[in-house]
Amino acid sequence: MSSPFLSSQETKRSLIADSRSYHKHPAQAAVEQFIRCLHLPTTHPISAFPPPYCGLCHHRHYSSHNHQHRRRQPAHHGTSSIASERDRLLAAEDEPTTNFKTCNDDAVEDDGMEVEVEVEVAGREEGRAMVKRESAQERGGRQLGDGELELPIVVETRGVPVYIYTSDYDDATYRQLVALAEKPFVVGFVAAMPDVHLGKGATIGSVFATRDAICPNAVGVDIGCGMCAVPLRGLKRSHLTDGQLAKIQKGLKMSIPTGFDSHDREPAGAREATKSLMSEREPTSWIRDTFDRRHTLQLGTLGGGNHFIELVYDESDNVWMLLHSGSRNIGNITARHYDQLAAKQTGGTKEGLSFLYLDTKEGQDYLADMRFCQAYAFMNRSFMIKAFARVMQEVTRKVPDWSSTVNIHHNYCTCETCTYTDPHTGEKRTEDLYVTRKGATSAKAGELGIIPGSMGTGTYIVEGKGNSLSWQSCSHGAGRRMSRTAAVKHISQREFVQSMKGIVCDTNPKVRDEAPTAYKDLGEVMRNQASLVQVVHRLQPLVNVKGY
Ligand SMILES: Nc1nc2c(ncn2[C@@H]2O[C@H](COP(=O)(O)O)[C@@H](O)[C@H]2O)c(=O)[nH]1
Ligand SMILES: [Mn+2]
Repeated sequence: MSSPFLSSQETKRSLIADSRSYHKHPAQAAVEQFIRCLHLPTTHPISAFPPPYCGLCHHRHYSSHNHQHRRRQPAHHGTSSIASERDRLLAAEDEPTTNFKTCNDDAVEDDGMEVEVEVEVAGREEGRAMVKRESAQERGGRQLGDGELELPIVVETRGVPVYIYTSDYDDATYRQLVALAEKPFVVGFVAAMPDVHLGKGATIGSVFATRDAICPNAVGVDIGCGMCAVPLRGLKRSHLTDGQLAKIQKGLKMSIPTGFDSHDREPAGAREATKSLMSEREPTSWIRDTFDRRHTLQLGTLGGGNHFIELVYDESDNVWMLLHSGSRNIGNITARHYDQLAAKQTGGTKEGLSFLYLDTKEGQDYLADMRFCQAYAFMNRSFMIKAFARVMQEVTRKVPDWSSTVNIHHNYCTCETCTYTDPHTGEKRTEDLYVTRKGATSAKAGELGIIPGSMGTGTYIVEGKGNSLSWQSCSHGAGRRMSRTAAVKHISQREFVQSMKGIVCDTNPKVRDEAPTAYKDLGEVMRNQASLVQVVHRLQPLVNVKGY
């Protein structure tokens, strides 16, 4: 059956042409063209949707009203981007559903966040999400004279607006963000960090606030995943010989289990540590009944995928220890358990955006158990960094400066004092809300964060600027540019090996899906979040260890 609708690309092209030739706002052109497609009168109620209040200037913006913010200030685009307008209108008409056929090739149980998807929206649009890219202008971004883009891009939805700190995202990610912004439990706005990319049901690189509810799948299956960095006292890059670097790599692999491996015996202090976690964090009977010896044996283990251990050096040649890992199996099964409860309680689907009300037993239980898993993840990183320090002391006789430790989560939910503009009333409010960061780093004023790029490109230590327009957050990495499957297909082994030249690491073909070119450009990611953080240190890799 032939569709009365234009393909999405045709629609966008013609909307842009339409808006340009008549000096009309693109969103107005979108409404008119869509109504023409439907053969409806222009007074049809679908064109009377009130846009929410702008968090940047505290006004509603209709198509006739547009204004510009100063350069480098967050941009606003009057009404939504063309794509958002089209999606909103489609949704208003007949609520299309998005079917994600996932082929999750991530073999690591607690690191299964990236999926490659084929997208089909109500049979009207098909495409491989990972290869679709659109220009900043098409997305609603305002291109400045010298090629710079005003950020964030503001996308209006039927719920709260989405503030996006990049123009580099695909259609499926865009739709996932809009779906989140239209959930009734989301307050104020949704922020998408510059490393934003598609996640399993909830977008990686998204930050949102809630008042009465919590969404277990938005925190994700690796509860408390995060980063730890510690400098070594008086150790310069130039002090390290090739032989020592090789010894460090070997020492790390011997003392920290990776991939599916656990410790054979309980590491020193692990039993006491988990005991005190239990008594201090007071998890529910669900964790108490589930947590067993295997979880104690996993304390101080890395996992696989993009979890990593690195020896790095900063701009003054000082050497640091760095690692990335989370809550391993206990976080994974806890997340799945509560996601199922959420689907039951509020009638959603598993691995979607099902939520729990915080005034229910299940909501309170999730909070308690999620906090336990966060603490476990923090402790997991502490155990590994201590093992790392022992290797460093053995090889170099140098010890860490523990007072400079940065150990942070990037998958978690916490109660914070937030300032935002209510998109429905236009009122500026300061309120305690639950902030969910799914692949995002807290960036309160003066707070230190860690933003890794890839196994070849290094990492930034940053200081937060406390920007309330990102819920005081920044990115948690560079973000994937290619799915794992696409990376293996498009990046040759030769290219992978070449990109890791000079770094002591494994270039086993099994790690190729982690090649630097599978990730977005970290420099661009950092430029896009100049209003969120400032750089304190730039760390570059000497040794990299991954699980496979
Ligand atoms: N310095 C390194 N950074 C890396 C490496 N592998 C991945 N990455 C970056 O980390 C984030 C973490 O993503 P998450 O969603 O799994 O938490 C990722 O986006 C990359 O930018 C590495 O080996 N070294
Ligand atoms: Mn992580």
